[in-house]
Amino acid sequence: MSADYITMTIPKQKRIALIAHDAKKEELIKWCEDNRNILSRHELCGTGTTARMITDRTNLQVKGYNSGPLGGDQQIGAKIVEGRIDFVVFFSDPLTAAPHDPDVKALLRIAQVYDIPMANNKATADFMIQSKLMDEPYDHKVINFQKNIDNRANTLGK
Ligand SMILES: O=C(CO)COP(=O)(O)O
Repeated sequence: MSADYITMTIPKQKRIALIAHDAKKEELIKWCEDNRNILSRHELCGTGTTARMITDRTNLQVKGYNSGPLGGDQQIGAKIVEGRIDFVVFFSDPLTAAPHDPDVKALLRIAQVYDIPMANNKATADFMIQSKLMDEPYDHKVINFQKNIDNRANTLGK
């Protein structure tokens, strides 16, 4: 019988998503500048406006998806599901209501489901980026989605 969890590997060169709400964009740009040496060793992407501003201001290459309110958080969530993003730094704004709050919550949830390291503020991002694991592959256990489907189809189909 197959296992409930499978081992996935976050590679040594990580695919990092960078996201900031408007009130936090300056803080994230400064953080990227302060950590440019480390970040430049990894593959970077982000929601549209955040990605563009980081590239403009730091010269780091950041692939941009759609803007957050237009589905960018969901695109990043989908890439996590597909195993194509494995590290997230999201400086979210806890003091401003956003129209796409459900998308933000969905991204948080899917990062939890897939056991993806995710920093929601600068202190967490500092601890994560300084971790020795940034320079190593990291094995972690993720739900065996094939077995999950098999179980559900068998149970619900009865
Ligand atoms: O709203 C965002 C994340 O929820 C960020 O989107 P932008 O990077 O396009 O501003």
